[in-house]
Amino acid sequence: MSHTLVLLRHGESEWNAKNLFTGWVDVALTEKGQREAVRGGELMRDAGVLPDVVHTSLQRRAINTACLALDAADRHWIPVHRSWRLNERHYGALQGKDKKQTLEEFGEEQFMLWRRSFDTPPPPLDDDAEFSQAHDVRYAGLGDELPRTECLKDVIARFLPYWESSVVPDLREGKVVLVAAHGNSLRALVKHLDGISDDDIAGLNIPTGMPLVYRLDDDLRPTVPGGEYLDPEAAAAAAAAVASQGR
Ligand SMILES: O=C(O)[C@@H](CO)OP(=O)(O)O
Repeated sequence: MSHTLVLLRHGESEWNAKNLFTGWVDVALTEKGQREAVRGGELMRDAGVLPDVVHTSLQRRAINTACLALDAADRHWIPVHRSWRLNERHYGALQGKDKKQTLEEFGEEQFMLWRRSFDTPPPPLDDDAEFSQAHDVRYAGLGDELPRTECLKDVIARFLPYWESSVVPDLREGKVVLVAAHGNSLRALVKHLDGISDDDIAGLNIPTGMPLVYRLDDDLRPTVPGGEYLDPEAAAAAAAAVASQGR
């Protein structure tokens, strides 16, 4: 039996458009991002990939992308589960900073270490800083688990328990599962699914609003490594654009 998992990064957000590090800051989709989400849903509908259940983060860009895409696919009625464990990587003190200015100030090596290294988090964000989530009511129950910064390794550590406890059981029941999340939380999942090394994951970028379909075997390993984008050409161009952000 094969299991179907669809990964969908949110459409372009206001801070994607402004080229700002975003992380846990809860920014909205742009109009272009809304259109990307609808197009993602149309691609799923046209390919006959129809989710039975959706898992999203607690951030509106992923929540609203899922709503728009599912509405376009006529699957707006399916059950939804949300967890902070699917949130974007917390970007620490970089949240709200301009990517180009950060690159110019700190140089290529440090910029890429913070953006794409496996285990080097940016400096932590003060609880009283403008873009902190320390006093955000939606995270009030997290206690010591509330991050002040994260690297990809940290994202994997907080994402995998949710994957095992909540997503895997849906897949095992034969449901088509949509995970509507973020660039770096989806990179964490793809690393896990495809067994990508700590070094090689630096080169993987996930485009906004492009459904990525994985067919998984009984051991939940991809039958096609890397999965398949429903619009591969557009996805490749958009992933290259993500890779070159800040330049
Ligand atoms: O700013 C962010 O939160 C992420 C995703 O938009 O950016 P990056 O691709 O640089 O990790």
